[in-house]
Amino acid sequence: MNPSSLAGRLRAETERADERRLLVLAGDRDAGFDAAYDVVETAGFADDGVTVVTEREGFRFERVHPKHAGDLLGTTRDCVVLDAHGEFSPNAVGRLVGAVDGGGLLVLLTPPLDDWPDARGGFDEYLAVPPFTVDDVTGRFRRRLVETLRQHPGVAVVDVDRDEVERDGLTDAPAATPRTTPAAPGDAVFPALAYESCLTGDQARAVRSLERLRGSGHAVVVEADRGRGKSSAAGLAAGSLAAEGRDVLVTAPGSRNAAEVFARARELLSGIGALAGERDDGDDESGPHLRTIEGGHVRFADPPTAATLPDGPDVLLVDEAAALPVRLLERFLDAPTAGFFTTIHGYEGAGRGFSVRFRDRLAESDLAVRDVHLAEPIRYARGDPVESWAFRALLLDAQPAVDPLVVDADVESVEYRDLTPDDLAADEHLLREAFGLLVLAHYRTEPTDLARLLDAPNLTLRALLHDGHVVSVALLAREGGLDAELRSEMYDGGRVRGNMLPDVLTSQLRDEDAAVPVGYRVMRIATHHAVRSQGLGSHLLQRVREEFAADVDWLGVGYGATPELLRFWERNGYRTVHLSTTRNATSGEYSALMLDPTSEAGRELQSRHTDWFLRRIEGVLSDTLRDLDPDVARAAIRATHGDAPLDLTDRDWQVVAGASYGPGLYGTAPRAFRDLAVRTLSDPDGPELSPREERLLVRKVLQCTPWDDVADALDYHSTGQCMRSLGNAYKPLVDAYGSDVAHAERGRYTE
Ligand SMILES: CC(=O)SCCNC(=O)CCNC(=O)[C@H](O)C(C)(C)COP(=O)(O)OP(=O)(O)OC[C@H]1O[C@@H](n2cnc3c(N)ncnc32)[C@H](O)[C@@H]1OP(=O)(O)O
Ligand SMILES: Nc1ncnc2c1ncn2[C@@H]1O[C@H](COP(=O)(O)OP(=O)(O)OP(=O)(O)O)[C@@H](O)[C@H]1O
Repeated sequence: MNPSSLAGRLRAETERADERRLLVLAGDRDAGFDAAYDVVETAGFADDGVTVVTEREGFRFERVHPKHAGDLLGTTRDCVVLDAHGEFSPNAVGRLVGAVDGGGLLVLLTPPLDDWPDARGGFDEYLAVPPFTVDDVTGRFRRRLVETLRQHPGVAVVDVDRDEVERDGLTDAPAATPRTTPAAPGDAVFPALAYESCLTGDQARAVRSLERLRGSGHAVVVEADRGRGKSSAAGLAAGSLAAEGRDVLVTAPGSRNAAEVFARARELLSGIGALAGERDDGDDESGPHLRTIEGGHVRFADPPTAATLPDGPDVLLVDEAAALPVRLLERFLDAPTAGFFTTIHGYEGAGRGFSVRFRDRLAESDLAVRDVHLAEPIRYARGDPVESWAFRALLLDAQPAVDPLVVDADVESVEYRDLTPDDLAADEHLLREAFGLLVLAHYRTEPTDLARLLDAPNLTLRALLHDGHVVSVALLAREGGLDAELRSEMYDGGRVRGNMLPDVLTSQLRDEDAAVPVGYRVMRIATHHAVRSQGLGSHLLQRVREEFAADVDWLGVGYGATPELLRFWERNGYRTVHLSTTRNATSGEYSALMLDPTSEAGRELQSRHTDWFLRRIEGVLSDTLRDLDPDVARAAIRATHGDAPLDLTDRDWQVVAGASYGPGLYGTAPRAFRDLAVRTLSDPDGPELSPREERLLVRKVLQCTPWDDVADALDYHSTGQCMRSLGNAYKPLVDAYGSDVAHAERGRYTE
């Protein structure tokens, strides 16, 4: 078959089967573009159904820069041409593969496939973080990708230099079975049209489950791969609920998903004659708003606003829940009843934050949880080979080992292993288990991370294996060891990629020498959920330390701080050096940075930053971190094991001791109380306070929260009781740290 007739045959097959095919045009870049034009013509695509993703310009089709490939998420195109010669990135593939409609083609322009793994492009530059250079980057990800292109069903490969078809990609797929319109169940409560509007049986099942949201105290969680119609299911439910007079608040991280929700709700309400009016979202920042004849509403609010449950909605629907910070999601649990719609196996590990952290909170909440899974794709037939190619090539569906294989793992049974990129590339099972564990345990793992794992020179992976299965992994990034020029660039605010800890210490904490020592930052650590809390994570860190202590100056970590994680790292010898002053956009948490020194230079670095952290934390908590969870503050300060400076004058001590044991007042010298608070919270051998007393110290004394709010937050009967408790909490501090003057003052009231 000649290349030009191939496109026509592929198109005929895709249309018949309602599937997509992937066509690789390998060879010279210009020849590839010429061939792509031929494909569009021969296959008979209309120009306005074609999108070209490239940094080049001057096409008669829609053209999207690779950096903006995300714009194609959720859109529907007949043909997408991805130019992989220039700024190719694995993420771009993941983002746009779902946009191609059944009957369409994804066209990939690549260098000759045999040369591609060793060719070096923009993505390799990106992986070459200082002090490494592009020569240190390897081509394993592309080698693996090429293998999948040559093996996976539904992928055609044409050598455009020789004008030869290497693989035709035809699968002889049977004709798609025509879709039947779902009917309303006999006892349906939602209008029949809500069911008849569904495009798949799965979608109708989801709508059926969403009927529960008519009552309060329910949570329905709808999970699906991309393009299964979950936003539309949300819209049909929203319209049905509002038709009965309910007030439905819809939120989503981006307006695109909300648009799908509102389109379906609007169609349904018009269809059953229940739409009373509509406010356009044109100039109105509060977003679209539908009103129904029965007095119901479907209205939009952005996530932070929605979290305040404005005007007390009856039902809250959260689309793309997985993309929202867990802190916000938790606040949504106060809604009377709620639906969460989330993508799993998305291009960027969306769904992870949701399943990793939010799931637990949901289970603990008062809401009765119901899960629905949508499997049937809307845009193309089930079993589409391009979707399964993307899952395989990008490991979108990588999973850790199944529970029975690892439940017996313990510190004695496991083997510590260096999982080299070669090991991973040669053993798909090992790669899937290791990557699956990393993905599941982190809220944001992208296809690009897979490429990093295989090719980036600064990364290295260590694992604990039980019977050959991965039970715990740690991904380490080598950082620091930068030359004077780079250090000064960093100090002056220049971004030096891939050096997170040295960068923060240098540029934000103004330490120009911080990037001299070399260390390994634990980028990710995860233990299989079936064997957590059995010491495996700690064991892995201990083995890592043994292996690297002689080579580097420090081990370090930076992560979204929770009290549990801070305790985990503290127990493993890591000490706090910084709390970030802005929240992580995805997790909603403030990051903690910690170091575990392994050499004299490392100890120097850690101790000067821990000391300084203890000096500045008072100011930070009273200003930038006023809203930090007090339990995070307690755990972060505790994890310094520091020696906070205590510089109280005699008069200060008289006030503190007088306020604890006598008639003195806290408000006359708050700074003295602050110093003492930091000292006691950081002192591993200090006096024992109850968790509530420690929270009182953080909220009132360090975060300067007004008395009434503190009393409220900590459940004191009255503000007076809260004030007396603060005095009492300082008694053991006066006893432990007080000077002679302090003790004399105490004596006046106790003897
Ligand atoms: C840089 C980063 O990656 S930070 C993010 C760390 N990774 C994650 O949060 C992914 C999900 N969590 C996990 O995979 C594991 O819980 C890990 C890696 C944090 C700990 O691994 P484990 O094998 O359980 O560690 P180990 O048994 O040595 O220590 C357990 C301790 O971790 C602490 N811990 C940390 N996170 C949690 C959590 N979410 N829930 C409960 N305990 C936790 C507890 O203090 C626990 O002690 P306990 O068992 O006495 O309650
Ligand atoms: N019942 C329906 N009626 C009309 N169009 C629908 C319906 N269900 C889905 N669609 C269309 O199918 C496509 C995917 O649907 P939707 O956006 O609801 O799915 P999703 O699972 O949220 O997808 P994504 O994750 O890609 O955003 C959209 O273009 C949408 O307009």
